[in-house]
Amino acid sequence: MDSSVIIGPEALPALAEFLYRPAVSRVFVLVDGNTARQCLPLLEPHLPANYCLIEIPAGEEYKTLSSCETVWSQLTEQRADRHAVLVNLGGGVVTDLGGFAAALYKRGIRFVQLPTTLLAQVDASVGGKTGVDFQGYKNQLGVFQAPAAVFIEPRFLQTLDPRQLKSGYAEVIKHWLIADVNAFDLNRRLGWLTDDWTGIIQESVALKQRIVAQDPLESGPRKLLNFGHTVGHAIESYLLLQPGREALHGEAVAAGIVCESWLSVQRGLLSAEELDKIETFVFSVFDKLSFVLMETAAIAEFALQDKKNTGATINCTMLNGIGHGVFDQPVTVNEIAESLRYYHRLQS
Ligand SMILES: NC(=O)c1ccc[n+]([C@@H]2O[C@H](COP(=O)([O-])OP(=O)(O)OC[C@H]3O[C@@H](n4cnc5c(N)ncnc54)[C@H](O)[C@@H]3O)[C@@H](O)[C@H]2O)c1
Ligand SMILES: O=C(O)C(=O)C[C@@H](O)[C@H](O)[C@H](O)COP(=O)(O)O
Ligand SMILES: [Zn+2]
Repeated sequence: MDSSVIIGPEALPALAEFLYRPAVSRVFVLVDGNTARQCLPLLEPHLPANYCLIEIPAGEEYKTLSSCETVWSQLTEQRADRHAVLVNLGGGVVTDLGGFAAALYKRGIRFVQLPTTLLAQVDASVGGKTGVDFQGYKNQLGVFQAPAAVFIEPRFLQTLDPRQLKSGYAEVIKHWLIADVNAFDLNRRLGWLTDDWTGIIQESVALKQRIVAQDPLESGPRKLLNFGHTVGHAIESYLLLQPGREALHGEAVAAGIVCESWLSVQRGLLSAEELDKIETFVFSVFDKLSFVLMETAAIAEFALQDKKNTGATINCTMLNGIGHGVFDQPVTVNEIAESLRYYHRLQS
């Protein structure tokens, strides 16, 4: 799952070099409605003149098989062969969906990730998890498939909405919590806004790559990267089904981080003082998500579809102290509901 990752001003020239090789028959660029307008102009000078644009609507609700059909139809109509390359220009929805669509077209064409959100630059574009949502469950259909390369240009972040920037920051906090206590401590003191996103991206990518290299297919330590997601995905999936109440992925993960840290305290793995530090940092960035107590049982049920489960056992990733993730900690649906009730009671 190890692909080369190029970060910084050299990323787009390096992409051009990759695309102009004779081994590439045709270049397809996948965008959503926003990245077509706000990101394509920066990329276009680096693309061959005969590239073909494929557009899907923006947003998690379009991370579906139906959007994949749009990609597959265009590739088919344009007679894309196995030497074509799909360039995924967008956030995590475009990079996940584009990677999945490329992996299935003619049993696999190469794709490159060109992430344009903080979330996709620090997390989604790296590590080879691709997929789409299905029947209300997050990433229910997907494959592990490494991109040919990842090209990260932090200048894309200049047009990103602050709410989206914060969403990506949740995955950065997650990385520190599972593997880097010093960075967690330093950054909670500095505060979340920075003028050095490049540094943050480089550190997060390196940390994620180290974990993925040990366990690309998530049979063990890669589950650390799923910290905050057993509860986070349950919240995100539940709210996605309720138009007008949707939470961004990172917002749901931030809530999941608080809930799963609380579960870690219940297991005796994390101290109350550490939980307090985590909550203070998380709520300095994120507002509390809103749900009522009566909904907690229904939200918790979604964890029964978590991909880390073995049979009916929900295996959660927890913290054995800040900076030390620990995976495969069994929890019940009731305990997850209890953690949501704890979150609900918190004053932010
Ligand atoms: N594969 C993985 O390892 C992995 C990791 C984390 C998250 N994810 C997935 O990533 C998805 C979330 O990704 P996301 O937060 O990037 O969401 P997203 O792709 O929906 O992008 C967020 C919004 O920002 C817009 N946008 C993108 N780049 C922009 C830019 N530069 N300027 C202005 N607008 C821009 C998009 O059009 C969209 O409206 C979720 O589906 C999640 O499951 C995958
Ligand atoms: O790369 C990983 O591994 C992760 O778990 C990163 C997560 O941030 C990401 O949201 C991932 O898509 C979750 O995967 P899933 O297997 O829980 O669907
Ligand atoms: Zn995530």
